[in-house]
Amino acid sequence: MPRAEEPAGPAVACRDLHVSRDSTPVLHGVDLSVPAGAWVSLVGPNGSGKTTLLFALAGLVSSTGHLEVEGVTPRRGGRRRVARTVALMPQRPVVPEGVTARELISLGRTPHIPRFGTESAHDVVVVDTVIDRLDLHDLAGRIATTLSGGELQRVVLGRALAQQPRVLLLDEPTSALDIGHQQQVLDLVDSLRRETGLTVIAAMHDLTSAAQYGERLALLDRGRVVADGRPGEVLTAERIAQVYGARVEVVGRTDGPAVLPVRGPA
Ligand SMILES: Nc1ncnc2c1ncn2[C@@H]1O[C@H](COP(=O)(O)OP(=O)(O)OP(=O)(O)O)[C@@H](O)[C@H]1O
Repeated sequence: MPRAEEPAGPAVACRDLHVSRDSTPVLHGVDLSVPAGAWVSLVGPNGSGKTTLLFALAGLVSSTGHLEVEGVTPRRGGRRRVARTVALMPQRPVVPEGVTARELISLGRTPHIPRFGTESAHDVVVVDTVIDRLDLHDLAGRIATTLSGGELQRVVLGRALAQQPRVLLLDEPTSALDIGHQQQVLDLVDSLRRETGLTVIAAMHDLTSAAQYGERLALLDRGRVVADGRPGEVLTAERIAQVYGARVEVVGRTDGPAVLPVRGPA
């Protein structure tokens, strides 16, 4: 269902964003504007700054320049308010010892539960719905640290969805998933986006999936956005060779360009 009131401006706006990690400059003046309800895929080689940009949007690292997420400045918006606005599914989740998958998903409700309050019937319904939609019934009672990499990845997505954010940040959401679960998870996020007007920003290495699900791609290289546009505009064999040093063939398809690696001479 579309949201009743859409904000006037973009859901995410950064201009001339600079971020340093441990005093090393990592992002060098990033501009990115994402309309509410859009899916933008962040692509780029290892170390190009995708995670750092997601961290800045989630308020996990400081930045200079202009940064607004749904009208909130993440580092200054107050932790609970920011957590109700933006959820990050991290690439390397920290999982507390001894908690079940269901308890881990329920942690997503924390910013919605009043201070000193307890989980309400509504919180339980939200968690049940997430478990249903991600088909996690068989895993819900398992201790989270015993799950396989792919199982844990789906549970950690569940925690981010239980947070019911307006902006969902995904860092390599399908890196540990088999091809069937990759499609299931990306289709589910896309349906939620269409149903609720969720804004999705997803860092993805698989350029074909990035193009299938993102209506726009932002290509990062060494801390800068070097291309931003429709998948077919951004993903050319020449640009991929230049930025990634990769040999590929780009095949035009109705669901977006498919990027095929091409083996070089032996
Ligand atoms: N805490 C840190 N201290 C110093 N440098 C860091 C720190 N965290 C990240 N970096 C550096 O910042 C750069 C960008 O890292 P980032 O994790 O944002 O890249 P990425 O595009 O997400 O990479 P990948 O595709 O490999 O996950 C890299 O050179 C990385 O080594």
